[in-house]
Amino acid sequence: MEQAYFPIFINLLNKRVVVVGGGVIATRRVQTLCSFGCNIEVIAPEISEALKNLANEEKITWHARSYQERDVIGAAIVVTATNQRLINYKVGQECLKVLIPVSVADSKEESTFYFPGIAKEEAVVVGVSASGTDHKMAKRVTDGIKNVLKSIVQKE
Ligand SMILES: C[C@@]1(CC(=O)O)c2cc3[nH]c(cc4nc(cc5[nH]c(cc(n2)[C@H]1CCC(=O)O)[C@@](C)(CC(=O)O)[C@@H]5CCC(=O)O)C(CC(=O)O)=C4CCC(=O)O)c(CCC(=O)O)c3CC(=O)O
Ligand SMILES: NC(=O)C1=CN([C@@H]2O[C@H](COP(=O)(O)OP(=O)(O)OC[C@H]3O[C@@H](n4cnc5c(N)ncnc54)[C@H](O)[C@@H]3O)[C@@H](O)[C@H]2O)C=CC1
Repeated sequence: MEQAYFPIFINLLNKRVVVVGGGVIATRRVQTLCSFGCNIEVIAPEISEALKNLANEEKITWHARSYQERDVIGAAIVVTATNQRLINYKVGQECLKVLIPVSVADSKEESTFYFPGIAKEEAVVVGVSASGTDHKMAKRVTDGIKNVLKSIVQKE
């Protein structure tokens, strides 16, 4: 069995969050992070239409270029989800050096935190992890909790 990770809830209000990459995975994660009040900076030469819309609405900042060393400095957390193994590795290593928590989308070993499946209903937030063993299970459980959470919170 993988060692389970302890869940913590971080205040990201007005904090810098760096997302390297702007494709399918980065987009999903940015959309999740948007509910948590942080200042999201996306670094990628190309981004999805959904991210372009968020940038136009000034909900995120887009740096239209490749990742450069030191881009992560000052971030509270970092997500790297490019389709370049070497870039994701480099981002992970830099974060490790400066002690910034990082989720590396293509390597659980290089991640110092896991991006959870998130169910949120008003002030109630549930984060789901399968301890890096089974992201499909994490998704299934998250979807189940989303349904249950809605009915429980709305009954109040
Ligand atoms: C360890 C972790 C590290 C981290 O990324 O932080 C990680 C790692 C990896 N995921 C991979 C693949 C996929 N992951 C998903 C989905 C989710 N993955 C998520 C979290 C995490 N994924 C972290 C903790 C996981 C845990 O707790 O067990 C969720 C919960 C949150 C989110 O991503 O938003 C979200 C589900 C919730 C939701 O959707 O609601 C899909 C499906 C999809 O995209 O639709 C696929 C592709 C399809 C397939 O392969 O089945 C690969 C192989 C990549 C490759 O092949 O290169 C790795 C690398 C590895 O395992 O080493
Ligand atoms: N953890 C998870 O939930 C999952 C992880 N993955 C992994 O996530 C990674 C990304 O997948 P997708 O989003 O589907 O890829 P994608 O192809 O949709 O997007 C890749 C993005 O990376 C950007 N990019 C490329 N080189 C860059 C550089 N040097 N600096 C900054 N940005 C750069 C591109 O501009 C693009 O925006 C892959 O490694 C994949 O294996 C895939 C599925 C799920």
